[in-house]
Amino acid sequence: MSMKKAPVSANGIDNGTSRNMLERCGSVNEYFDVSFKVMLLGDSAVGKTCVLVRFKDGAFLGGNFIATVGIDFRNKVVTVDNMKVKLQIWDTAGQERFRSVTHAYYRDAQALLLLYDITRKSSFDNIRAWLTEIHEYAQKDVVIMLLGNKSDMAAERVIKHEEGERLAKEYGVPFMETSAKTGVNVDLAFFAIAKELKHRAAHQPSEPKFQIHDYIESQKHKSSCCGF
Ligand SMILES: Nc1nc2c(ncn2[C@@H]2O[C@H](COP(=O)(O)OP(=O)(O)OP(=O)(O)O)[C@@H](O)[C@H]2O)c(=O)[nH]1
Repeated sequence: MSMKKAPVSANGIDNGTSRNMLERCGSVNEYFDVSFKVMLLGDSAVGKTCVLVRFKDGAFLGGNFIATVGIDFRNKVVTVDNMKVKLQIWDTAGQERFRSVTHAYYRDAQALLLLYDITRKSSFDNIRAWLTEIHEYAQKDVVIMLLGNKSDMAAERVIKHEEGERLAKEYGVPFMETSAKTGVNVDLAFFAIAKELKHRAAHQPSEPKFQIHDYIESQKHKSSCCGF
């Protein structure tokens, strides 16, 4: 089933009929302790939908590219330090014509995954513009993570790992390269976000503060599927 074929209204917003809501939420009654909204942002075709499908279903959406229309979401419950954390992940359309639709959703998001494609320079150059939009429309304390996607495409790479790292450092946000195709670092990105949000929501003063940068560095290069 392609998420991109979900029915949308004339203004591009998913109508969320009860049937497709049930289908896309999977086990809607799955138990959770705490729930957060996460948004995927970035230029069209950087791989937002594929990253989400990799995380949600463990599969790669290869084949013909079908651009997202408006906005759509998927839920996934992950366990963080014995707590069930539901991530409601909003997949936005990267195309310019849907920007006004997606802006309306920024305010509710607790975390934003901002993607570029390591094989397409324009998608990297546009990251600064995306960050300007984020600062304009999102909550002040929103968690932001920069992802350089399609790391499997080594031969076509035009953006070096260090360039991504440098940009992320400039904005003080965590960074990693991912591949929706091979799964590298995809689970880690979402788990790091879930951990950060869970710690913010349920932090005991006696506990040390969660350090997302250190956590990511310690987990990189480990298995992409489990054990966070
Ligand atoms: N090799 C490779 N291809 C990828 C990867 N991620 C996505 N793709 C391909 O890139 C194209 C675009 O992927 P999408 O996930 O649809 O891109 P998107 O960012 O959701 O695009 P919009 O919906 O227009 O915003 C598709 O043809 C995917 O198969 C990846 O990690 N590696």
